[in-house]
Amino acid sequence: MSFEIRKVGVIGAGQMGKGIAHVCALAGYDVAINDVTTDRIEAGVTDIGVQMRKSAERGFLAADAVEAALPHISGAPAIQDFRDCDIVIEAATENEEIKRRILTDVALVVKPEGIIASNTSSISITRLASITGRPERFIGIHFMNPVPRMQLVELIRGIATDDATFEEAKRFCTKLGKTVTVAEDFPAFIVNRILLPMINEAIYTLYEGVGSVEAIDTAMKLGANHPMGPLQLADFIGLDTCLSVMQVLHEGLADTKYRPCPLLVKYVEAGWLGKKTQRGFYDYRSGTPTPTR
Ligand SMILES: CC(=O)CC(=O)SCCNC(=O)CCNC(=O)[C@H](O)C(C)(C)COP(=O)(O)OP(=O)(O)OC[C@H]1O[C@@H](n2cnc3c(N)ncnc32)[C@H](O)[C@@H]1OP(=O)(O)O
Ligand SMILES: NC(=O)C1=CN([C@@H]2O[C@H](COP(=O)(O)OP(=O)(O)OC[C@H]3O[C@@H](n4cnc5c(N)ncnc54)[C@H](OP(=O)(O)O)[C@@H]3O)[C@@H](O)[C@H]2O)C=CC1
Repeated sequence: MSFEIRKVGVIGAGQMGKGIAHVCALAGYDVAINDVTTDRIEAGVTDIGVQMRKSAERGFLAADAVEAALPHISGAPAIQDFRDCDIVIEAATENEEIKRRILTDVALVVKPEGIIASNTSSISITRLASITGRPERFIGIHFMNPVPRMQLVELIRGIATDDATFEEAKRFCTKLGKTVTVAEDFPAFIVNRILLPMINEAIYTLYEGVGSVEAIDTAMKLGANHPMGPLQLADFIGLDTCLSVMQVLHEGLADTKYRPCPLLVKYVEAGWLGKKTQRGFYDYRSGTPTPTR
C-alpha cells in the first residue's frame, strides 16, 4: 500500500510550530495547527501570514505563493482534529512531561498508518516513541530556528522506528526544501550537542565577568563569523529551551561539563526567556535590544 502525506498536524503554535506550518503550507500540504487555547492558535495563524508576507517583501518568496499557501492553514482546537492527518509533528514546550501527555492523546486519534513525529531539541526519541504504542511509526524531525530560513533538518530514529517511516519522513523533509542529516538517538542529537554547550559557555563567560553581553556577542560575531552572538542566539532560541537542553545533556550524559550555568537558571526563574518574553540577555521592550548585563 502506498502512503502519501497530504495533511500535516502541528502541535504548538510557538516559534517552531509556526515555522513548521509555514514551510509545510508553502510546499502545498494542508496544515492543522493546535495549541493550548484558541486565542493562541488564532494568533499563531495570523503571525504565519505576517511572516510570510514579510518574507515576500524581502524577496524570499513570490507574493502569489503566499496567497496560495495561506488557505492551506487551519486551526485545530482539539487533538481529535488530527484524525485525518497523515503526519502529526509535536512542537510544544521542551518539557518531557508535557510531551508525554500530548503524545499519549495524539496516539489515540492519529490513523494507524499515520506518522507521529517530535521536533524535540534534546529528549530521547526512543523514550517518547514508547508511550505512543506505535514506536515503529514514530520519528524525531528536528527543524532549526527560524524554520523558513534554515536549511537543515535532523532526522532521528528511535530504536523501533521502521525503514518505511524513516524514508517517508526523509521524502517529506526534502519536499519542504530541506537538507536532511541523520543523528543517532543520543541526548540533544548533533546540532544541540555542539551548539548548546557553546551557548552555556558564553553564559559562564558572562557570569564570571570575562566580558559583558555586548563584548561576548561582538567577539563571536566578528571574531568567529557567527551570524548572531551566542547570547543573542540564546535569546532567539528561548532561555527555557536552552536550559532544558542543558539539563537533558547533564542528566543523560552524566558529565559535569554540561552543568547549566547558574545565571541561565536565574534568568529562566525570573521568566526572562529571551525574545519571546521581550527580556533575556537583552531587553527588547523599547524596540532596540539593550543588554541586561
Ligand atoms: C535549539 C534547537 O533545537 C536548534 C536550533 O534551531 S539552534 C538555532 C539555529 N539557528 C541559528 O543559528 C540562526 C543564526 N542566525 C542566522 O542565521 C541569521 O541571523 C537569521 C537567518 C536568523 C536572520 O538573518 P538576517 O538576514 O540577518 O536577518 P533578517 O532576515 O533581517 O531577519 C531578522 C529577523 O527575522 C527573523 N527571521 C528571519 N526570517 C524569518 C522567517 N522566515 N520566519 C521567522 N523568523 C524569521 C529573525 O529572527 C529576525 O526577527 P525580527 O525581524 O522580528 O527582529
Ligand atoms: N526555539 C528553538 O530554537 C527550537 C526549538 N525546538 C523545539 O521545538 C519545540 C517548541 O519550541 P518553541 O517553538 O521554541 O517553543 P515556544 O515556547 O515558542 O512554543 C511552545 C508552544 O507550545 C505550547 N504548548 C505548551 N503545552 C502545550 C500543549 N499541551 N498542547 C499544545 N501546545 C502546547 C506553548 O503554549 P504556552 O506558551 O501557553 O505554554 C507554546 O505556544 C521544543 O521542543 C523545542 O525544544 C527545536 C528546534 C529549535
